[in-house]
Amino acid sequence: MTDTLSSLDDLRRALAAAPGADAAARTAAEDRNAQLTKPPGALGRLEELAIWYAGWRGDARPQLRAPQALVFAANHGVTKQGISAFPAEVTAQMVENFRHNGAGINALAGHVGCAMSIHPIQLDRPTADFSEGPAMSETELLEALNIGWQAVDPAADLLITGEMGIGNTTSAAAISHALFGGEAADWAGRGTGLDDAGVALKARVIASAVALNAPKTGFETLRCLGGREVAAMAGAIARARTLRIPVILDGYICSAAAACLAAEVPAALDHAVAGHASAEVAHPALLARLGKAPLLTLGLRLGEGTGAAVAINLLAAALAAHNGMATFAEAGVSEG
Ligand SMILES: Cc1cc2ncn([C@H]3O[C@H](COP(=O)(O)O)[C@@H](O)[C@H]3O)c2cc1C
Ligand SMILES: O=C(O)c1cccnc1
Repeated sequence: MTDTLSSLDDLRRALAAAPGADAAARTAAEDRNAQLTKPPGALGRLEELAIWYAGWRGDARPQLRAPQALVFAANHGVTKQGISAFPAEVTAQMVENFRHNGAGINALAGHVGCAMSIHPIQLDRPTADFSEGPAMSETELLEALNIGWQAVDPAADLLITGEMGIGNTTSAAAISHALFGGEAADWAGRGTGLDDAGVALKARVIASAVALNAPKTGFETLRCLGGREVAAMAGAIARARTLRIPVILDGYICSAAAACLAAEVPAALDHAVAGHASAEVAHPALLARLGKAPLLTLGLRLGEGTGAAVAINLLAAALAAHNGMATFAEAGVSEG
């Protein structure tokens, strides 16, 4: 697989040609799961999670040894419309905080032994205000996609992607509205803490941005309404798909990035599960459009990859049960 995407067509082709999960490993994991000392299905979604992971790892009893967290940061021209409760300077300030290990994702990725790296992307060059025209040129989009594409460690056995970018819940909402329709207000949430008047303004900005840009494809939606960190997340999730690295999706922004891939190639997210439903009001609806049921609903509204990092605990638990439990035969327990 190429290390650099030379065009959007290149990415589309790579996604369309990406291998699926290993059917034999998946079947072997299902067989093992059926023999474990519990009533069938008694570990609920933990069973599903272990089998999903086994299929994508190509191993009926996989270990989780090398999870990777990628956090991308960028600035958004649309912040000048007053759509965030925080000023755009916070993006760069938080990048310093990530570097000093002080952010939520540092603590939560560290807790599960997940390697984390921070990738600021041209913080001094915000994308264009998408309420006035496309956020990025095709060249800028491709650059950002490549940053994500190249950041994935081919030796990782799990990927989570996170972001930092003041204004990016407006980008996520605009992407969702463009891809899935409805009213702009259905997709606009409080983000970092807007009041009702702030959310109403945000919905108006989203409505006019989508009407003005009117993107017709997933990649056009990402180019017109995304941001550099949103595109980098999409690039990383896509690369993981081509490398068969399983992904746990994070919140609203991560899911919107992923949705742009699925709009291009429906199987693009087959390797991904939804870590959580965030408190951002439209995140559950977005996940439903993607056909993903969230593992957790904890009221998180931080982004950065934090919800996905918390969900790694569930994957670890699922694998502990799957790999560690005795079978009926081993334990001499009668099957029903
Ligand atoms: C201190 C701080 C740390 C954060 N970490 C993630 N976000 C989250 O909030 C931002 C999106 O919300 P909005 O669209 O309302 O600006 C993103 O940067 C997201 O990652 C943060 C926000 C703040 C203020
Ligand atoms: O859903 C998210 O990831 C989210 C929600 C609010 C603010 N930042 C991120």
